[in-house]
Formats: sequence, structure tokens, C-alpha cells
Amino acid sequence: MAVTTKATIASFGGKLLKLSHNATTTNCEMNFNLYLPPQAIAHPDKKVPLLIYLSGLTCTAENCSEKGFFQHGASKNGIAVLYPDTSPRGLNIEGEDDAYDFGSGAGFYVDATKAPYDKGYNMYSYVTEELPQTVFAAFREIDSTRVSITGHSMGGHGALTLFLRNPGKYKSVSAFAPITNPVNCPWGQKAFKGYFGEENQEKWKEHDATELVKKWKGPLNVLIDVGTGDNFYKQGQLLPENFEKAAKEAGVTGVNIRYQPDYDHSYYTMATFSDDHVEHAAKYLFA
Ligand SMILES: N[C@@H](CCC(=O)N[C@@H](CS)C(=O)NCC(=O)O)C(=O)O
Repeated sequence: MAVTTKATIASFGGKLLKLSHNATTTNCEMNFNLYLPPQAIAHPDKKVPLLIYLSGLTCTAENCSEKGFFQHGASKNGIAVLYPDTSPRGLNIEGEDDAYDFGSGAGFYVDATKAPYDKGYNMYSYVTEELPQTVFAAFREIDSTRVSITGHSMGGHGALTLFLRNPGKYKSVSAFAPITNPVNCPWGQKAFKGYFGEENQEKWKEHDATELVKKWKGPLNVLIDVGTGDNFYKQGQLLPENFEKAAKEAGVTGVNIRYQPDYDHSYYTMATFSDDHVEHAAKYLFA
């Protein structure tokens, strides 16, 4: 459970901590970043809520910390932000570093059941259990009962599926350019084949937001931004229309998908709309 501090960086009146710990679920040392807003530093006895941001393919904790601008809205609202890595690192599995969309940097927020990736590619357990528990134990100024989740692309898939699989665990969910129907897109099919096996299609569906939303009860109150200039959207990797249709057919309300004209898949999009996503989380974290 011990956490090592590698750097402390002033940001929007608060502190961005670069941290690491030895994780059991992923069998390796994991880096992560944590933003403590000024309110947590001024009044450590008064707990602040937490927003978890899950990154996309090829990312580490750094991408969003450096250029997602979440710290701006988090500082204003008094919310801590947790930036996990996207996979285990250095497990020495043959071929794990060979592709940008599978293996390292591409853990897809699932627990792999297929060898050899079942030896540590457990990003579902890591993000839902081990990492938050580690953070709550090390940072008493964070309120373990008020947690929201968001993410980008593969991380948007992670945010949606973790929220949909765990009713009540998170106060709210939002996403940028999420992979919403992985069983029907090349990125998702490649990942699920490698982590679960081709034959295990039921398992694939358990981690597919479009499948999961069909079983959701009540309003979802999700905010999703997708840029119309996003090449991966155009290539059919994200499929937000499938998610929207499935939610509508299942009578699930509160699905707000904003198609942002010309915005692409990059962090320019997150930087533009991150304030909106922090405000969305704040509405539920401070309800
Ligand atoms: N640039 C990659 C595509 C992967 C990609 O666009 N990753 C997104 C998430 S799905 C990202 O956030 N990349 C890192 C960055 O823009 O900082 C490639 O085609 O090799």
C-alpha cells in the first residue's frame, strides 16, 4: 500500500503529485498522478471528492495531467483528480510492446482471462479496487464515498463500462470520444480477442457499454463529447450512435451526446471541454 512520491508540481493553486506503488493486481510497479486542489491543502480535515480520469491508447498518467486542463475546473470546484496509467508495464510478456492498440498502453480496463495476459493485465480490478483503495489510505483528505469517473477513447470505454457494471460506486460518468461498442469495432475486437479469447463472446459483452446500457435501470445522466473531425469516429472505432440507439430502445434517459463540429481525437478537444466535464461531475459530487 506504500506510495512513493516522485514529484510535486504546483498547478492551478493546488499540487499535482507524481506517484508510484507496487500493485498486486497488475504484478508491477504502477505510476499514477494525483491532483490535490487548493481546498484539500488548506483544509485537509475537510475531505474533497475524487474524479478519476481514464486515458486512451498509448497514454500514461502524464498526457491528461499535462494538457487536459482538468486541474482548472478541479481547482475551482475543490475536486481531486486521479490519473491512472493505461496498462501494466514491463511484465516481459512476449510482444506486449509491439502494437499501439494492444498490450502495454492498451489495457482496456478489463481483467484478462487468456494467457499470457492473465498474468497482470487486470486493469479492471486495478482501477475499480486497488488504486482507489491505495489512494484513500494514503490521502486522508480524499472522500472515498464521493467518486466520479470520466475518460477518453479507450478510457471513455473504461469510464462507461466501470460505471455501468457498478451501480452506485460512482456518483457520475462522462466521456470524450469513447469506444462505446468495442465488440463491433476493430480496436475492441483485437483487444477482447487477446485478453479474453475469440471464443469467449459472452465475456466480451460484459465489457461493452452498448450491451451494458440495455440493462441499466433509471436515468444515466451521462455527458459525452464526440468531435465530428475525429478520424477514429469517422473510421467507426467509437460508434456513439450504437450506444445512443441502445439506450433509447431500453428507455434509458439522460444520455447527452454532443457532436462537437470539427473537433478531433486529440487533447485539444479535452482541453476545450474539460471544464464542462468537471462541472458535470461536480453537480453529482456535491449534490
Ligand atoms: N497516435 C496513435 C493513435 C492513438 C491515439 O490517438 N491515442 C489517443 C487516445 S486513443 C491519445 O490520447 N494519444 C496521446 C496523445 O494525444 O497525447 C497512433 O495512431 O499511433
